[in-house]
Amino acid sequence: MSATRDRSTGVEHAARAVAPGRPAHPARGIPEATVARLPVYLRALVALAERGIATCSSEELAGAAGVNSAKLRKDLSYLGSYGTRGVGYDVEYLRYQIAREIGVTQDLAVVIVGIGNLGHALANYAGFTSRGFRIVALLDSDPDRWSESVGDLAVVPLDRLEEVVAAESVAIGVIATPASAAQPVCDRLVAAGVTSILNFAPVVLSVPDGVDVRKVDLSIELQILAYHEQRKAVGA
Ligand SMILES: NC(=O)c1ccc[n+]([C@@H]2O[C@H](COP(=O)([O-])OP(=O)(O)OC[C@H]3O[C@@H](n4cnc5c(N)ncnc54)[C@H](O)[C@@H]3O)[C@@H](O)[C@H]2O)c1
Repeated sequence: MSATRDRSTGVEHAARAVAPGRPAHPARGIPEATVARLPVYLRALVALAERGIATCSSEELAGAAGVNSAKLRKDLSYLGSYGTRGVGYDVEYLRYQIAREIGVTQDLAVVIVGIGNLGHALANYAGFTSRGFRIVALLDSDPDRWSESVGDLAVVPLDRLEEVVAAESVAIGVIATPASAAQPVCDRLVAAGVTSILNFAPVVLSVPDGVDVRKVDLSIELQILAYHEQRKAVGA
């Protein structure tokens, strides 16, 4: 299964549906290169919808997606979507069409384990919902946390992990525990049937074949920026 750069969006999940070597839509003959661009169009459409834009021209959508408009029109024609002359594309409808094509019309269930500072921030982020993810449970091992809620969700004991994963068909587990707890939590998620892990803890996780792990480390991003800052200073 292909892993894309940032798996915090529905777009990424879409990309997983078109793993290399596996023709996504052989019967309908959509070229693989077009299929690979559909998640990019979807991300652009989500951004337009979030700005309250109801219709867009092919030029606007192409600009937002970073492709040329002729290629975009050709790609969308494979979906039978040609837009309306003088009006353009209906953002919501095109978004639905593309999401349906790449199989992300149903939200993926996500649990977050470790509801401290970071877990709270992630649980509070409304953007997951519009990108095809549904946070179904917030789990923590600390009894002091069990009286807390974030939005509509109460923080529940880690002991309920297996029950929640089974009941909600959880696909993705987000780990926001201290490093020392991350591997045992990961093992437990995997044993319960979770096949994708997003790990924020500063530790490399071991997982069996068939389980995808993505690690997020903001300090690495900062170090990359620091490198560029240093080069700017030398240049000046
Ligand atoms: N990747 C990044 O860029 C980034 C940024 C910030 C923090 N972090 C990491 O994220 C993690 C969380 O950071 P934080 O600031 O939120 O810490 P925190 O101490 O505020 O929260 C950690 C939470 O995990 C819970 N916990 C501990 N053991 C657990 C277990 N076995 N099962 C379930 N819950 C458990 C604690 O009760 C606590 O609520 C840390 O590992 C930190 O290093 C990563």
